[in-house]
Order: sequence, then C-alpha cells, then structure tokens
Amino acid sequence: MAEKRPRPEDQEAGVHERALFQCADLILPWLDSAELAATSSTCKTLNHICRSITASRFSDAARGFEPLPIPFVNAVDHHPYAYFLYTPAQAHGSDLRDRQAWGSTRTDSARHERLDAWVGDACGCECERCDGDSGCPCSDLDSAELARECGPSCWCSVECGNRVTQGGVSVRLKIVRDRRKGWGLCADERIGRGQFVCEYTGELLTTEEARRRQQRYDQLASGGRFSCALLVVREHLPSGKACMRMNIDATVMGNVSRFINHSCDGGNLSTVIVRSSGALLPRLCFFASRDIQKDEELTFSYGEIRLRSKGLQCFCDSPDCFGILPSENT
Ligand SMILES: C[S@@+](CC[C@H](N)C(=O)[O-])C[C@H]1O[C@@H](n2cnc3c(N)ncnc32)[C@H](O)[C@@H]1O
Repeated sequence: MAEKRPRPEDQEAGVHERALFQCADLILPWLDSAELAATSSTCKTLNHICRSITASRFSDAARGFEPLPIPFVNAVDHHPYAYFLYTPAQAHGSDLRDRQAWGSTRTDSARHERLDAWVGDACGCECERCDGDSGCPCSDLDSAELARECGPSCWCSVECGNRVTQGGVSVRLKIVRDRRKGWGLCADERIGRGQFVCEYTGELLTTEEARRRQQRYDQLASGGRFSCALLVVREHLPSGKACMRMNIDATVMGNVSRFINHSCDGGNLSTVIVRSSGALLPRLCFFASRDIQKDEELTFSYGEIRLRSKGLQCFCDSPDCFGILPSENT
C-alpha cells in the first residue's frame, strides 16, 4: 500500500504549532495568574502549556529558590495557587522586579548562586575555624529574640553551624487553603522546638512608604478579598524604647513566610532578629517555639508589630482569641 504523504498545508501547520509551543514555553511563565487564565482559553496548544505551568506553580511556591519544594494544597475551593513574586532574601530598591518567570520547565539555581556570592565576599574575622559543634566566636545569643550568626565578614563557608538561617527553608512545609483565613503555612513534617523554619523576606521600606502602603492596603482590605503582608519589626533597648524599626512588605514580593497567619495565643513560632557579622541589616527569622506536628498550621502573634488602622475578624480559633486581628489602633 502506498504511504500517505502529509499535505503541504498540514506540514506548515505542524511547523507553526512547534514554533508556537517553543515561544509559549519561554513567554507564558512570565504571565501572572489572570493573564495565564486568559491565554489558556485561546487555543488547545496554549491551553495545554498553561495547564502544565499551573501544575508546576502549585507544586512549588518557592519555584526552586529553596532547598525543598513547597506545594500549595487546596481542598476547599478552586484557587490552585496564590500569585506573588519570590525573593529568598530581603529585596532592596534595585532588586525590585515587576515580573518573574514561574512554572517553566527550566530549573532555577538562583538561590545557590546568591549564597555563594554572599559568602565569597569574606574579608576576615576570628572564626575561620568554627565548626558549629564547638561553637563560634561570632555566636552570641543575647536573648531569645536576638541572635548573631557568621556573615560576609567571616572566613567560614555556608556549611558553618553558625549560619542556620542562611541556607533557606530546609523543613518540609506546605501552603494550605482555609475557607475563612485564605492560604496558611503548615508543617509537612514534625518540626522540633528551636528549629529554624524560615526568614520573613520582602521589600524593605522606609517608614513613610510603609505608612502610605498600609493606608492603601487597609482600604483594599475593607472591600474584602485582599490580604496584605506588611510587617513592622521594632528592636527595643532594655529601657523598652524602640531603637530600630524595619518595615518588610511581602504583599507583592516575598517568600513562603508571607502565608503565615496570626494566632491570638502567640502561635507556635517565635520571631528572632538575626544579625550576621559584616551584614548591614538584621533579618527577621521564625523558629519553632515548641514541637510542631506534621499538618499543624504555623502561626505567630501579629501583636504590636502589625500596623493596621482597622482590625479584621480573627479566625484563629484559639481559646484566647480576641475576635479581631491585632492592629496598632485597636
Ligand atoms: C500575611 S497574610 C497571611 C496569608 C493570607 N492568609 C493569604 O491568604 O495570603 C495576612 C492576612 O491573612 C489573613 N489572616 C491572617 N491570620 C488570620 C486569622 N487569624 N484570622 C483571619 N484571617 C487571618 C488576613 O486577611 C490577613 O490580612
């Protein structure tokens, strides 16, 4: 039987489809969730690619920036994931981006490049021989809320035991959807008391800009369906006076800690201000304040460090619940 030859017009259509596929795989990961949904309905090929991007997005909110994937889990409604820009470290003015590829088939090794560059800046300190087990001259835990780690001015490597908060999120976590609170961060394995969980990263703002944004976020939140993640951290002198204020906004750009919900009983995480030798700015890190079981939600008290003009209804369900989320004016 004679072999059936493809018609020229079919061949041409095949070439177009392959070209479309290649371009789409490069471009579509740059779209946000609404744009991706709109593109998905245009034709079968794009629908197929958009679906694989969506699957990749909900399988890892950290998009390869952390040592372990952090999936979204939703058994309550149709939202597969929350769209935001990921930053594994504090973002300063020049780091700010409008777009970031998320969900492409290419792997992302950006986190490891960043850490290597950071440690490679060593200019010397006394702790070149620290090994973590026998302690480190740079280590100086002043209080439960302030810790010191090796940093850019130390000779030690990323393996140093006094850099526990610098390797990214290395406990298994997942982001679980709740009908009333929206997304929340949960343990996906048992976490021991005192273990490092994650850093709170986002855009570092001036106090003036933080106040301006908070006003806007409060307006948006009063219309419902908007959740902001602007955290104000104050470091206090022994006299009780605030001596340092950091405004970290993870609403648009942050890491998985932007999903940590509030609990009026203080939750199971404690916040620690970590200073690293040679680093200009301190970082805010979360540690387990008690043993945490697999599937338990991770929470902390937004307390006084949250700046809001109006309190939203609180659903923490703790016996101590005040009924509204903490705010500076409530
Ligand atoms: C930092 S975000 C936490 C992640 C958020 N649930 C989401 O879906 O993106 C803070 C927002 O989460 C919600 N939230 C946090 N804790 C809550 C609680 N205990 N009860 C009700 N809503 C809460 C509020 O909308 C709050 O503005």
